Amino acid sequence: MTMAQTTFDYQAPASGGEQSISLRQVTKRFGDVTALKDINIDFVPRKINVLLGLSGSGKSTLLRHINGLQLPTEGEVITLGTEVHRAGQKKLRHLRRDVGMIFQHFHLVESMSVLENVCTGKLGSLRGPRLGLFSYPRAVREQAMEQLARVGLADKAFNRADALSGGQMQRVAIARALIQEPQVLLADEPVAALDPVSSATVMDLISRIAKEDNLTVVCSLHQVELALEFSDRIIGLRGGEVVLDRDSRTLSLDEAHTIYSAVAKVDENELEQEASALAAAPQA
Ligand SMILES: Nc1ncnc2c1ncn2[C@@H]1O[C@H](COP(=O)(O)OP(=O)(O)OP(=O)(O)O)[C@@H](O)[C@H]1O
Repeated sequence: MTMAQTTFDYQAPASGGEQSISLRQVTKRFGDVTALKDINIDFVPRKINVLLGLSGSGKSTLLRHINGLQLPTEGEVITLGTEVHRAGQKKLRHLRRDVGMIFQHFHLVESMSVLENVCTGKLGSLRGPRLGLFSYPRAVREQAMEQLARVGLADKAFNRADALSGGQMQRVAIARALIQEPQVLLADEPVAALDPVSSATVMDLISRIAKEDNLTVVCSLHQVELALEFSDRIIGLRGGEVVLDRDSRTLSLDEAHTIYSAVAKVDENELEQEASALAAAPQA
């Protein structure tokens, strides 16, 4: 089976042993499917980490292990000092206040105003249900306006969310994550539904805010060029395994593309093998 050379040269910067997130021998199985195989990664604080890999390579599954939306079948996940693999619901809820998350399809409430959508980011630390903008404390509404201003959308605060473009919706989702004042931001293919210009705007915003707020970012992407431009570190996944782990500054575009070309070759070989096996199989 032909594979690209697997390269691991990422050197975690000296940080006095400080680690935001550690995955230790993490394996995740869904029935017969092994989505993650023996993953060992430390994410150091205040860096932008990008996960690259084809559809089905395990990127989303890895991200969801960091905040306990999914739990490992084997192994350990420690995020901001919380042992996620053995945490109960209360500890996980507490952890998720420090870990913001944004998604490919934004997950906004489209009939709500933009400002109220941002306020919902505070629900994890407020008691009781909230309905309507004025059910949120004034301080929360003010914070929401500040975050909207940071993402350049203060003038849209009172528009319905579904009146925005995709790129604007993702910026609202970023503001909603930021109002939590997280230490970690998880971004699951945040630009997959956007055009190239909006994609670059959103990645630029994530990178700028991450630096301003000292965030640790783990972001899954399909766009190699964006990954190289906006990340500190690139981790390539294939079939649930880490096949590349590099400081982005030392990685060329061609090398980054090998994550995908390797998969294409593997798939071609597998297809050929499957075709031969089918041809050789006795006909019913
Ligand atoms: N809840 C689930 N139940 C069963 N199988 C799952 C589940 N979640 C993921 N998988 C499987 O695990 C593997 C990894 O999926 P995952 O969504 O993590 O990949 P991905 O790299 O994020 O893909 P994409 O780029 O399409 O989002 C796939 O084979 C997928 O079908």
